[in-house]
Amino acid sequence: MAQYLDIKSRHPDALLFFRMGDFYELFFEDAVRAAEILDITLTARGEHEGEPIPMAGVPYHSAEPYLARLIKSGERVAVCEQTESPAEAKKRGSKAIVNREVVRIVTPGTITEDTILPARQGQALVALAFASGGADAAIAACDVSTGALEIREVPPEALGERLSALPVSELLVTEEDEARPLVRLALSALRVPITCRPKRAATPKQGEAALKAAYKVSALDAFGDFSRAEYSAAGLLLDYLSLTQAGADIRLDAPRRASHGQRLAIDPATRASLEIDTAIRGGRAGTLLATVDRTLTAPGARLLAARLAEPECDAGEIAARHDAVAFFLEEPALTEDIRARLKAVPDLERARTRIRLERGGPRDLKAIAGAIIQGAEIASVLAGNKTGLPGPLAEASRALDASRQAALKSLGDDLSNALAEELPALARDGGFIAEGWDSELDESRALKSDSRQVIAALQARYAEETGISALKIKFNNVLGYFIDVPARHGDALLKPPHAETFIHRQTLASNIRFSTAELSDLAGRISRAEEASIARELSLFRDLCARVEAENEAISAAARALAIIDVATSSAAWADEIGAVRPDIAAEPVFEAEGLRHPVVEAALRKEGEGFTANDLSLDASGAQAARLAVVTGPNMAGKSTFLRQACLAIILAQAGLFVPARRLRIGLADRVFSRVGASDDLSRGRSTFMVEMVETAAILSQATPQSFVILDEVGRGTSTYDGLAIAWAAVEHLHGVNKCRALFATHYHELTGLAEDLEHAVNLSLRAKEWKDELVFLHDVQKGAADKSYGVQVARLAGLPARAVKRAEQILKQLESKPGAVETLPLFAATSQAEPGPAEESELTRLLDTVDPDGLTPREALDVIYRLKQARTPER
Ligand SMILES: Nc1ncnc2c1ncn2[C@@H]1O[C@H](COP(=O)(O)OP(=O)(O)OP(=O)(O)O)[C@@H](O)[C@H]1O
Repeated sequence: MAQYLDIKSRHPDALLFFRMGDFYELFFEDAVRAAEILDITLTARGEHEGEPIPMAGVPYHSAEPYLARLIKSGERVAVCEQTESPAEAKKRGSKAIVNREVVRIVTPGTITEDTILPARQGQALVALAFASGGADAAIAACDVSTGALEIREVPPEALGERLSALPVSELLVTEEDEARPLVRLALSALRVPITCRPKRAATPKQGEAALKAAYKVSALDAFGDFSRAEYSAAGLLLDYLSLTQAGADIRLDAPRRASHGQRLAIDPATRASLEIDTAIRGGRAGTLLATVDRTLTAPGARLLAARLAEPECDAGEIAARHDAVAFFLEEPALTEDIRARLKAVPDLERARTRIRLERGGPRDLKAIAGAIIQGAEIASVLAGNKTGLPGPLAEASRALDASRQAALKSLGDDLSNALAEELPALARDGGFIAEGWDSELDESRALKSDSRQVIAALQARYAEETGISALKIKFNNVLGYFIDVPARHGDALLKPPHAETFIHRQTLASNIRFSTAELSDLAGRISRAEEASIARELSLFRDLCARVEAENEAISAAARALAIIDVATSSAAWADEIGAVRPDIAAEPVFEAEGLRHPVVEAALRKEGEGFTANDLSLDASGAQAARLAVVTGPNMAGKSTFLRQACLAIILAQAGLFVPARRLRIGLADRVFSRVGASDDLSRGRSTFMVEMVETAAILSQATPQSFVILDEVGRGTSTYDGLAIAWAAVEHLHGVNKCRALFATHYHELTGLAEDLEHAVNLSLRAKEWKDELVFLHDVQKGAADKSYGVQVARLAGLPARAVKRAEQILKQLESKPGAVETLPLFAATSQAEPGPAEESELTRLLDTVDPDGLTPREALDVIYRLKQARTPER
């Protein structure tokens, strides 16, 4: 217990998984917490200060799912292993306790286990630091499971925006920085586990030293110039990695540098409202990512998610991605061939990283071999095309090509030859090296299996010599190999002549056990052969891992190449499936769309067997070719929000490198997209609907540039009519005259259509609906000009508002329309008290009665009719 208490005292904020033989045991408060979370038995072992010690345990071999549940419920786990065998401990003295040490602290951001990590999502451990008294900020983000590291400066006010683009699984920040208002604001929208670290872990000096130590270099020039904030963020990250990996080598790829402004900026509110990768209700279903994702490998899925989360602003990079998609669209047979092969490609990025972090097993080596071999085949399929590969595919193909990557090829071949068909999860279980790969191993294995035959022969000989046919040679952990005879034959072996050969070991009720010098000698040989073969296998495993490490850069390039090919082929597959086209990238800030569709709404409608109405849209921020701002009106449910969002989504898709669902699209690259769609309460942050709406609108009006693209939907509806109209009016004027960006403004304030007529670069657009036989039909097509009517009352009827309320609304509407400004004079309480059924209600009752054939009803059906009549009579109940 002293050893436990000593180790636990160094890890007070983590649950301690204390390795004891085949179990991880938890004690005291840890045991109580773990038992509750994991729903496992809480027992007690021994006493401490006169009290029983609570204890719970999980089996070592199946610890991962338990670990996963603990991490998910917000715990951190310190894994404490035995660092020597009991035999080694015994050598130090008969009472010596096996040495134990914490080898790793598992936290949400430092997981590498395949069974715990979602395969198709990245995970980012992110460190955030400041310099110059808070004027500069930087973040260092790594994915421990793939080895990727990115360091970048971020303007403090854009922290929320940058963080929301990353799949943050854990955020590191110093206690001091966490208290900064900008950090509080950014983090309140994020809902990720936050780990506070001491200030000394985030100094520029510490960061520089940590980077040099991690990359084993004396100067960092090769990585470019880091700012003080960047050094601090890197320091904070690396210090934490070293802590959680118990000082083991940090193995990350060279840091990627990115500067703010190279990517399309999407603030958290816009990201949430456009449902790019997370639906408003949570989860992935119904998001843009889920709709366009046709990737076949986990690294491909992660790359696509990263591209959509942070589209490009670099025309060259965007064109390169489009070229790759266009290439595969023109080569359907080739695409199909490659996609069939991609299905069999394992997750090279994560397997490689687990091997590098010494957490990998034989199956990771097999995954690496499989990916290298499949990759080479994909490269040769690509080489077979006639048209010549576009840039990114040529580069990817070079990284995979067996004839160019000789070392990689030989690693793939060797790994595949070295490994057996069936592989254990852990190297220490042995049995994973194939027959014939290593002569020394084959010899020990032969000895092992020969010895078994020799034992069988020995048993037969002893049985014959003693005349005891029931004599058996058996094995257990206490005695090792022993000779077992039924008790009634025991005497014969205890007397001469056999007593000279058979040495008594144990007498049980019905059996007597013996050994012989020959059997002991044989047992020794068997155990040495077993030990030798496991030791040899482990040594071969380490050799193979070292070869993986030696080819790390080539493997990393191959992994990236496979992900790029997967994203390009799957983007082509999606474009082909839904009829998406390559967007034209223009130098001017235009948005010219013909037949544009909303990919997510269209997919949902298609599932219901319904079609989607495509629409055109022309905007030009310069005002030269078209209006820069459109005021969009139309009835509720006519499709205004859909129309607004599809324009924003088209920009995101195009700049992420995908094709767009349209007949034609030409756009000038946007520096930011802003979306303010629908009002939503954010009570967890203590803001009302209207406050949220105004904060977000303020952000848009103060930040949008002529390159930005803005959609605003029903701004101002969260307050009284006149206030709301005034705010919406001012927002339209500001966007038009100050921001001068491309903008769509949907509204129910009819007055704004007059404003759009007056402003030089504004236009009115409307979505139409038609009344047909008392029904409202939505046409979903966009026309120039303002909407004539709002049809709100009809929509309310469609939505099932009680007939009496609909009737009353119609009355009020008529009065208002005949006498604008008559709100005050409305007989507000007069009509609501009337209990007589209105004509609408009557007709509903009559209609129901008309459908009834009394003679054809069963008693049950008759009862149903009575209930329905009752319901129609009192609909609001
Ligand atoms: N272009 C379209 N083609 C076919 N169906 C459409 C189209 N646009 C919208 N819809 C359908 O109409 C529904 C309502 O669309 P949307 O929410 O965009 O309307 P809205 O005008 O913004 O309504 P409100 O003013 O009530 O917010 C969508 O869920 C979709 O099913």
